[in-house]
Amino acid sequence: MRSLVLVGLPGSGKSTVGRGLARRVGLPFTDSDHVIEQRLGCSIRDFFAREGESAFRDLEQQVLADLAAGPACVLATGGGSVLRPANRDTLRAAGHVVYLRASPEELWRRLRNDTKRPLLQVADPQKALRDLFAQRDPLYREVAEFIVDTGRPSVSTLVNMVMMQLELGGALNG
Ligand SMILES: Nc1ncnc2c1ncn2[C@@H]1O[C@H](COP(=O)(O)OP(=O)(O)OP(=O)(O)O)[C@@H](O)[C@H]1O
Ligand SMILES: O=C(O)C1=C[C@@H](O)[C@@H](O)[C@H](O)C1
Ligand SMILES: [Mg+2]
Repeated sequence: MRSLVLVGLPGSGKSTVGRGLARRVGLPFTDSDHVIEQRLGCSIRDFFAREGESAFRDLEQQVLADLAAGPACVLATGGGSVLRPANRDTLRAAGHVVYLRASPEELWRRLRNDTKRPLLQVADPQKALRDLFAQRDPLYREVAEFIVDTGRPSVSTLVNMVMMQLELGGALNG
């Protein structure tokens, strides 16, 4: 079976839905942000603050290429992993790409108390989410084979919804 690759904005549920999905399909779960942090030996947040976004994107590109070349898994990607065209090619080559879609308003409800996500540590995080959505929604759509709207359902329902789409699309056979 090929990898299942989850893309979406911060808070869209890639890590939480991804873990449930991995259990269901019997693949290991990998979070590219965690792999990056292991390589760095520090948090993404600290690295961002110290070295800037471009250095982070270079490392992210390398890690995504390495993971795509590795064994099949359910891969939760960083929210900005679709920004570089090379990464979009890498993700599509790695497996079936699923976009977990959520509105900026829904994401704000989930993340309003969060302090870990560097792109939201700004004066107006709600505007930041709206801007990220406007910039990235077309890129997530471009890379994705499947799009799942995550606005209302619980995490366990979402796992079922993703499974259903994958099954109907023949993605669970290879
Ligand atoms: N469908 C949902 N309904 C309600 N809460 C959700 C849903 N999906 C995720 N959450 C919650 O939103 C928060 C963010 O989810 P999660 O960490 O899985 O997002 P993510 O896409 O991995 O974000 P990041 O890109 O920053 O790693 C968590 O507290 C999670 O429990
Ligand atoms: O949306 C983004 O650009 C990011 C999301 C996180 O998953 C991390 O990959 C990092 O904080 C950057
Ligand atoms: Mg995550």
